[in-house]
Amino acid sequence: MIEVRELTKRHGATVAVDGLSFQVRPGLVTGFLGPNGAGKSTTMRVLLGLDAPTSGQALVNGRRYATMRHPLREVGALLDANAVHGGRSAYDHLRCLARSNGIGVSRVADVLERVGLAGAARRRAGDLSLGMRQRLGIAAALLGDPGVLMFDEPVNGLDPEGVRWIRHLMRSLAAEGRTVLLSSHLMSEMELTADRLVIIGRGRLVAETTVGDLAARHDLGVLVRSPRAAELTGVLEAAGATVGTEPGGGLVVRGLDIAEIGDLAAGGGLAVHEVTPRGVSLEEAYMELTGDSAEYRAGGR
Ligand SMILES: Nc1ncnc2c1ncn2[C@@H]1O[C@H](COP(=O)(O)OP(=O)(O)OP(=O)(O)O)[C@@H](O)[C@H]1O
Repeated sequence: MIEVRELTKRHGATVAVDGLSFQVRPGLVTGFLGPNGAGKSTTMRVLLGLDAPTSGQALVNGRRYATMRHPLREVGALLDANAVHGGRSAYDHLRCLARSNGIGVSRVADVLERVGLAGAARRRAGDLSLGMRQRLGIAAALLGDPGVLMFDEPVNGLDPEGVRWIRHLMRSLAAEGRTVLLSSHLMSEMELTADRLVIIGRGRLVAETTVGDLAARHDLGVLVRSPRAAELTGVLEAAGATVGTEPGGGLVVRGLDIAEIGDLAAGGGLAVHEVTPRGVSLEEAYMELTGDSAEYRAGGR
């Protein structure tokens, strides 16, 4: 369990995190989403005792990181995959970590196996590809078999196979009952991976929701094409729909489902050439929620 309560972190004049409160529960993958500069890394750094809060609290299992006797056994994290000693082998890197944290060295082989690095255990960390360094960082996070895990943008720079692997790993860690907090600035990554979403912008909470709820709240309607669009619009509006048009000339119908639209068109003897659910673009929903809080935006807005 992770609890952030009224957390504020200032760096001089910059307010990186601004009165932020949220909880992350076990057994689920929670996506921590926000545009660049929203305060995700800072929040994680405070949770991990790397930054001190200006005010408020950031607790793991009800405690501050600094007060834990064996932190790696409670919380594992990957913040920066490059934060390894390049000259050491993957195995030695993990062995040193295990030793200095009172963790049995037998765990090293277990975690290397779990992240698919058993075959590269003797290679110098500095010679590993980015994807392999990410895996090594994740192995380090798993070393103490912690119940709470945090990963800061773990798929950055990974190829599609690596992205799929991370997604699968996150889900299996949550299925084991662990608390998994996964940060990203891309909604597309979260759609398939996260159960819950904590969305922040400019250091503040924008939404605490589930992927399903966000989708339901941002229903984009049904795209309808008809050679008799004007008449069909009248029929649909009379039935209570809201009808707009999209740039290609199609109608965007909200408030009626596909079957109702088809029945109404048939009832009015109006031909229909296309009826397509526009689906829900979570990316658009997310952009709408965080639009005002993006630190930089193309076009200088
Ligand atoms: N050590 C620091 N000194 C000064 N400002 C900082 C420091 N660390 C972070 N900031 C600022 O605090 C804000 C939040 O940064 P943070 O890295 O937490 O955001 P983020 O959501 O993780 O963004 P990104 O996705 O770009 O990593 C930014 O404006 C950043 O420039």
